[in-house]
Amino acid sequence: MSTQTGKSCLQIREVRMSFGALHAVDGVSLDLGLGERHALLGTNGAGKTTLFNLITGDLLPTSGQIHLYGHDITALPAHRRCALGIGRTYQIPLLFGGLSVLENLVIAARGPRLGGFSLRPIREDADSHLLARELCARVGLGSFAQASVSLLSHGQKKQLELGMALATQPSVLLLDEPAAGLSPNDRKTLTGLILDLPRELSILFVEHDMEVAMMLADRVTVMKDGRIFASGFPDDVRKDEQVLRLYMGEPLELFA
Ligand SMILES: Nc1ncnc2c1ncn2[C@@H]1O[C@H](COP(=O)(O)OP(=O)(O)OP(=O)(O)O)[C@@H](O)[C@H]1O
Repeated sequence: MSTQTGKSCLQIREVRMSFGALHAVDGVSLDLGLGERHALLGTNGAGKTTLFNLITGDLLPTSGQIHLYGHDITALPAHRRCALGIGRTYQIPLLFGGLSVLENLVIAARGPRLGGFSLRPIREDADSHLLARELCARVGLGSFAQASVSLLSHGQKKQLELGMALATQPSVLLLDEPAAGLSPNDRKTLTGLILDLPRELSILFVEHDMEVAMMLADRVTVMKDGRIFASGFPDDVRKDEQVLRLYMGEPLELFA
């Protein structure tokens, strides 16, 4: 596949999403570089998750275009975008609660189809099974492969969800608040797993915790009221007076 700009894998152009009179995303343009780790920050309701949903195809924009490796994916359904290389996690992990860790990973490795995931019986020799075993270890759940998901801690569920997103073998990975609600130890584990991901994987992630964002990101974009408020290198955005003012009244951990 060729790229439009030569260096970016994902190009978002003037994207809008309106819910009635509310413009949740209001003319956002953003490029995700090849292999870049890009943090999306912003106060509650800024439009971050809506923008994610527009990229993954969970929502179709009111207007604007989204290109993946130069191909217009604006109108494609979510399962087609996943097949083209977009993987994601959600703010609240979406897992199959009655199944084991490994079974969840196998189902994700088979990839989504129109109408959901395939739940046909799992064969030991299938490629998806091999990939699931490898990912189980990679996200630190090797000794929990046969454990029921319902028995996992919140942190382990976040690790599993990362594994499930990787199981779709994405080239562009979207992580929605990967460290949300985690204890300091679990947060360290998860950020370590993200830092260890292959550098060629391009990652866009929403994060409220500025420390986590600064540790993981090559570039940072801040959203406010559906628009881009600031964008740049982590150290510059962190010191930006307007950004500091925007976050006044937000949790102090943002600037710890
Ligand atoms: N399906 C929907 N219908 C109507 N309004 C919506 C819908 N989804 C989101 N919104 C509204 O759009 C705005 C942006 O929401 P969004 O969830 O994208 O923000 P966010 O930046 O992800 O916030 P948070 O950090 O709290 O998750 C909010 O005002 C929200 O209430």
